[in-house]
Amino acid sequence: MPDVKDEAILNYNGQQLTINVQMLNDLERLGTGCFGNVMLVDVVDHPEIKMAIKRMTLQPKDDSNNDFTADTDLKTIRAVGSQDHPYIIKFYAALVDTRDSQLVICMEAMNASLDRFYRAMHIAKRFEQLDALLRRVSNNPERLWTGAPYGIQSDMWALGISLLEIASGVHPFERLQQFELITKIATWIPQIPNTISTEMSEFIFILLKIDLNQRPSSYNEILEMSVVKNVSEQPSTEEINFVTSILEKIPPLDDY
Ligand SMILES: Nc1ncnc2c1ncn2[C@@H]1O[C@H](COP(=O)(O)OP(=O)(O)OP(=O)(O)O)[C@@H](O)[C@H]1O
Repeated sequence: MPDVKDEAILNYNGQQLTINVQMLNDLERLGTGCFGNVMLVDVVDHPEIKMAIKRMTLQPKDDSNNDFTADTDLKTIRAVGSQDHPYIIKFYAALVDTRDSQLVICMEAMNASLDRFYRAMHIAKRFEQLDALLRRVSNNPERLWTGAPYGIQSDMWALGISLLEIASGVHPFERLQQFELITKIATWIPQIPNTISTEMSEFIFILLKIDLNQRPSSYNEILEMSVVKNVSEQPSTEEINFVTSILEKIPPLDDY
């Protein structure tokens, strides 16, 4: 990434400003991915500038794949986010934090992400279309699947954890330290909320089998299961009304 420096020109809704990482103030955690937190930030002396920043550590001693992933992520967001499309988040700038050896990607902050959606759904206690939502997530799994190098059965686990998190409102291992997790997982029985159907609960149980050989071993296997099969391309009016009503409950990011 030869063109990424510790300073960059930020293009923000017609404004141009030279920024560096010291000028970014963390306001809120927007979400967590494989590489760390995505934060909502503003810029020193420019509280009107709000953006999401994703930090990715470069050249860690134990994982040389990170540089490749950071490079790919940056290329993708730059390519798709540089056009002014209303449904695609905008790319603003990329910086290097030399102190922590991190790539910092500055982009438009989304009001609605899947995490914010299911949190608003749980606050509002509205679950009438939860099964339909989980079916859609399972039927469009590229959003959640990690793919190689861990293998398909790890993706099944990841899908199961994500479905459980959406259905229950919290990540099942949220407050556990790594060593506690290792002990707990050996005897773990997922607590599936009763807001979803028995068929969907059984599906989540299959994805979350401790013995990975008991999990589905191909993507087609789950796409052929009646619980996720035949998800209509066009959502029903009930689904649309449900999603719209939850989106309306998501607090705007400008509240910060
Ligand atoms: N631009 C954004 N605006 C608002 N929230 C965001 C934005 N980008 C990411 N998030 C939130 O942060 C979470 C983590 O994003 P991130 O890109 O790190 O994870 P990811 O999609 O799993 O990718 P990766 O595999 O690179 O970690 C997302 O699931 C989303 O909730």
